[in-house]
Amino acid sequence: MSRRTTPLQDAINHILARRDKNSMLEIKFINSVKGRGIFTLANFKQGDFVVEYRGELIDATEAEHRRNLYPSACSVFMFEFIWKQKTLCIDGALEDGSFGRLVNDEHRTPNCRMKLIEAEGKPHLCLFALKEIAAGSEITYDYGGKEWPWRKKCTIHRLVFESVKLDKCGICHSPLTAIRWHGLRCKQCRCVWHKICLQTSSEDWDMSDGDVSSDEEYIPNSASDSESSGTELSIELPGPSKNSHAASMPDLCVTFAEKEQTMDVKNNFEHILNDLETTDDLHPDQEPDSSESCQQKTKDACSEKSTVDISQNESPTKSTKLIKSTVNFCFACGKPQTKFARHLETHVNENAEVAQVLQLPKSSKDRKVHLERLRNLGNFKHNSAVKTTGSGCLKVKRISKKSSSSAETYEYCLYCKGMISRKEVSRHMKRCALRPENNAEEKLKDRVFGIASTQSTMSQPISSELYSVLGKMHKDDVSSAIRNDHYIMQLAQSLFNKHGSDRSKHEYIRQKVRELGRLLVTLRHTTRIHNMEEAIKPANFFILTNAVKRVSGFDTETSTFKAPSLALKLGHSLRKISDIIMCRALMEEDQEAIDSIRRFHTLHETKWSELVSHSALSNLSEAKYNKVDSLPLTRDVQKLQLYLGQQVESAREKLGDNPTAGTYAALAKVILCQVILFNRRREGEVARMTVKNFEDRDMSKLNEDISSGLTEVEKRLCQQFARVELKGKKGRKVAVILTSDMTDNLSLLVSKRKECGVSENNMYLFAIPCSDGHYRGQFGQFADACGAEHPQNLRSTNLRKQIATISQVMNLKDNELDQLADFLGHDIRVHREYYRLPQSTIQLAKISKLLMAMEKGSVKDIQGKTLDEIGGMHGLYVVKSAWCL
Ligand SMILES: C[S@@+](CC[C@H](N)C(=O)[O-])C[C@H]1O[C@@H](n2cnc3c(N)ncnc32)[C@H](O)[C@@H]1O
Repeated sequence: MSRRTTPLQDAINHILARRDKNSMLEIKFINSVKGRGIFTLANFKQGDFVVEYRGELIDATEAEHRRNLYPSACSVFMFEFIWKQKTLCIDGALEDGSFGRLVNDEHRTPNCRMKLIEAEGKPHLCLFALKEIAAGSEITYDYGGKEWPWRKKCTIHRLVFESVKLDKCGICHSPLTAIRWHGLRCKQCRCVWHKICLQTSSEDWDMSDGDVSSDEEYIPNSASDSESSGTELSIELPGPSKNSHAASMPDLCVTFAEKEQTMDVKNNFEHILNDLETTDDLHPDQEPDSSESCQQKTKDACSEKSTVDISQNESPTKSTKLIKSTVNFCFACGKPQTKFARHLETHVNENAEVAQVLQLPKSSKDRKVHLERLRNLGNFKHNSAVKTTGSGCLKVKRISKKSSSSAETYEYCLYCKGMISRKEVSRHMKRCALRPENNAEEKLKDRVFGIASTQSTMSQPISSELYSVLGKMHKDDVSSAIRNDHYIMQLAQSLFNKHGSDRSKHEYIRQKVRELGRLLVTLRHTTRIHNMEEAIKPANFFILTNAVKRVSGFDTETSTFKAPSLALKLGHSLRKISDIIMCRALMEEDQEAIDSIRRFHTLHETKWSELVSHSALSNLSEAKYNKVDSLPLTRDVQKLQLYLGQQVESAREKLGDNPTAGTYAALAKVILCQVILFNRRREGEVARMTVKNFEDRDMSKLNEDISSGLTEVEKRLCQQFARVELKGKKGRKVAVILTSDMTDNLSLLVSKRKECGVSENNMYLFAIPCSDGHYRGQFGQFADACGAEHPQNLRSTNLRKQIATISQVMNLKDNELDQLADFLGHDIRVHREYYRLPQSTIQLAKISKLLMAMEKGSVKDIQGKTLDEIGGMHGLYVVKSAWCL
């Protein structure tokens, strides 16, 4: 915020720009109960505008309708308030990446307050700082006077036994693992506990008789199963009787020096408490090793004296422990087991591998080796999950007495996947019982993967800039998988090295890695592959192609993909990852890895097309068959042109009279569309034009020799128009032509930047005030308002298609067509293929003449003629008579 901008103006600027203070705020995942929250990256002063609660503005009837439709998790985002005697609602249910909707409730010591602001005649909800807020604090405000579940101090815990993500137990406060785990949660206050902790503290708890759990082991004195699927129980805490909360309405006004429109805002977020439980969430565990005892085992294992707390890089707030104990994690069900071989018997009917191993004679060497392999496999899976979530206990084979007990000093054996201290791993691998025979003589290097691979000196270090680019992704399974996968991060770094300097490409980088992240999550859920390095192994090629098909929604019955382009993109990205692994292997002179990647490349080149890309490409081209023509009508285009011209005039006047962020925004948006329309340019190319591009425009006089080759009209046009060169698609140089009016208006816009709050650091010509971004050339609003017959067709892509298609009707010469294609920034091959080749109309109009002539038997009449020459009266007669037949 510039020094002269008041908080209200700052709010209005952000409202108009539809922008959050991205550089001052960030989204963080807090815990499974609270979910995400908004945290400050910089200090805010008392009274500062912090963030807008953005969403769709709807009336009370629509709000009521949506409340009935929405699941409770969505209706909690509906913020109702009264404005001009009307009840309105901002529906923030859509995950649109905005920050305001993620601010959590705090009724005792909130640091912000909600205010109603009017901008462009509409109400907006904005949060302002109630006090100084230091960087790193969570932004909170008082949601208002409802009995919010999280505010309650429960007198009766209504417990549900379910699969929860436990970050901290409500009693012992120790973290366990963020992966799903069976625990107890109160429906009322949503607190979560280890079952064992609840049991230990049971003497302090008074249990009611009526509503009890089937979970007898943990709830002493409980009666038979409750009706509610046998999974709920109520436990009464000693203390005051069940209290009710004063539903006080907070005062939502902040005092500003300037006159402003503020109103009390009543937050009517929907109650979600009672709807939270679904029967799907309830898992009474019937397995021989109950989850409680599993939990106990894990807890015991974690509390062994060899347990060491360490912090992981990715998630400094969470801790990871090393465990070395008799507990092993089952590869089939994921549960911790003390009697591993005996436990495997429970999987004998569903898992061929288990059946095979258990058939081997007891105490034979083979059986021991294979049991060890399965043990390590389960532990490896468990460790990968711990690594993914950033917290939990890593199961190691042996805790080294010599080396420090830090997770970073442990690596996996390439053969048995056991986790061993780095100092001992080479020695172990030489003797590992699972090492293949033909490797016996090979000189071993320290070839490890998983945690170790992130430390390879042959890998690129991941830059903090990349972390901040990726930090803008939603915090979910996918982003966590990305951060924890060495080779996805390496690919991200390589993309960042190429495109990072161009901020407009950051979203592209995020998209690329998210595609791979989704693939990795699918692999983790459906196979035993837990990282990209494993996925790229030739032996896993079929598994990999199946996973790609699954992510892209392949239907085996119809052989069609829901998202064929995703399948193709994944093919490219996997190839790039394999190239990165190859580079590392070449640098490390790791012949085995080099050979493995070569085999993968051969498979990719020969089999990928057969298994994935052929069908995906066919789906893509079939999707274009019989596609309704969406070319805009010329009269609609004219209406739009006229309308934009009028809008520019009035916006220009307003900006001249009253230079504010709002008037600046209005002019910037309308000129942007005007320039796109006039030039039939790609929206993004014009929108990204910089002030420097504009100022460097070609203003030189026309060269005399060149001008002699032009007609009078052409010469006049050259004098009146300016040409700006920009970076277009695939880095191609593209030009934008500006009329003298456009140049004047753009110059006015540039001259008013400072006054209207555009930051000096914002390099874009169509800059958004108080932001580092630019406006997008969105025609929608103008197309709707201009009175066009088919406003939906007035989009920049359709306008480009229109000029390209009309150019063939005009029968331009080849060189003219090439010049047009060059100006439009079309690849000439694409231009010829998609626009020059006959489209449906041209086929109907021209080829049909030939077909009709042949049908009529009048071939000799058309001898020596081109398609265009067939026609005139004779051609029409031929067509007409043929119709009559
Ligand atoms: C408007 S949303 C806020 C964003 C939410 N935390 C998320 O991750 O989507 C409101 C929801 O956040 C959670 N929440 C907000 N404030 C909370 C608090 N003080 N304690 C626990 N949960 C809270 C509740 O689940 C509530 O339904």
